[in-house]
Amino acid sequence: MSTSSVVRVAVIGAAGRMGAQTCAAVEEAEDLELVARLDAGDDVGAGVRDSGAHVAVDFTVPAVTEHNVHAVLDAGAHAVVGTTGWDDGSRGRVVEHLERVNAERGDEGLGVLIAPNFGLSAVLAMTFAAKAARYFESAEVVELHHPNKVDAPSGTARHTAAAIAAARADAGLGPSPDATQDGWEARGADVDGVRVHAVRLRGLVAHEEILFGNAGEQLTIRQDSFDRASFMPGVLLAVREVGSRPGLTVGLENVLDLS
Ligand SMILES: NC(=O)C1=CN([C@@H]2O[C@H](COP(=O)(O)OP(=O)(O)OC[C@H]3O[C@@H](n4cnc5c(N)ncnc54)[C@H](O)[C@@H]3O)[C@@H](O)[C@H]2O)C=CC1
Ligand SMILES: O=C(O)C1=N[C@H](C(=O)O)C[C@H](O)C1
Repeated sequence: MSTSSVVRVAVIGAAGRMGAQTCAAVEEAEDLELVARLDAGDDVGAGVRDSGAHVAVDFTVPAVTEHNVHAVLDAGAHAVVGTTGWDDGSRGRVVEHLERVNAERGDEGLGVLIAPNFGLSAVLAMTFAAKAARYFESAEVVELHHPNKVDAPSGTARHTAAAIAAARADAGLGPSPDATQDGWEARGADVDGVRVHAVRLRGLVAHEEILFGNAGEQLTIRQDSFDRASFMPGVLLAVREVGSRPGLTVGLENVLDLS
């Protein structure tokens, strides 16, 4: 993918909330060309290949996103993925696929960039949380979303909790203090030992609060995406960057040099 020429972009999940917004953002960008709008029922591999897309952006559903990424790679394109639901197993299979295709492609290696959140405020909140985590005895995450969201906790909250857990482990911290004996169902999901609470409320879009506590003090880091427009600069940055990052990149913080 040449950096000087127009980047041809296919959007998968084009009829959805994020897909539609992404199509509009790509159409408005002078250095990008929208060449395919794909959605449920379309053959993703054929759609990407036949359109000559350099990059395919996936905003679909957790159940199909991995399948779509393999189809995109088989079609010879890079992938930018915002869909949630990824775990070590699915990411590992994509790494294996990339190693296989890139061994044959040499210098022109394909890239896959998976970002649980493309919003700058969310990426910064996660980064700040990872930095703060080592200094606090207690840490919990609260994510708040629109009621049409199908997965819980959010991919962002999982990514945040995992980063907090890793920082706590590096610092030699044990579990957050918690005397709960009954009613564990009210204490949220356990993500790598960090409690994560999910709120679904009409009127919300996407929001996250990370709470840290020590004796006598609290740090709250909060970010709010009031509109899906907030994700678009990050999505377009990923589309422009993925071609120069062969292999798998997880998290926009790596592209922003925040990691
Ligand atoms: N990384 C980020 O910054 C963000 C990520 N998301 C995530 O993106 C995903 C999509 O979110 P929304 O757009 O709100 O959902 P949505 O439900 O509005 O859209 C999903 C679209 O995928 C389509 N689809 C389903 N199966 C398909 C298949 N096999 N092939 C092609 N298309 C298929 C649906 O028909 C629908 O149009 C979710 O996982 C969400 O959590 C959402 C917002 C920001
Ligand atoms: O479904 C959404 O809306 C969002 N999904 C992503 C997630 O699960 O973290 C990103 C953002 O929170 C919006």
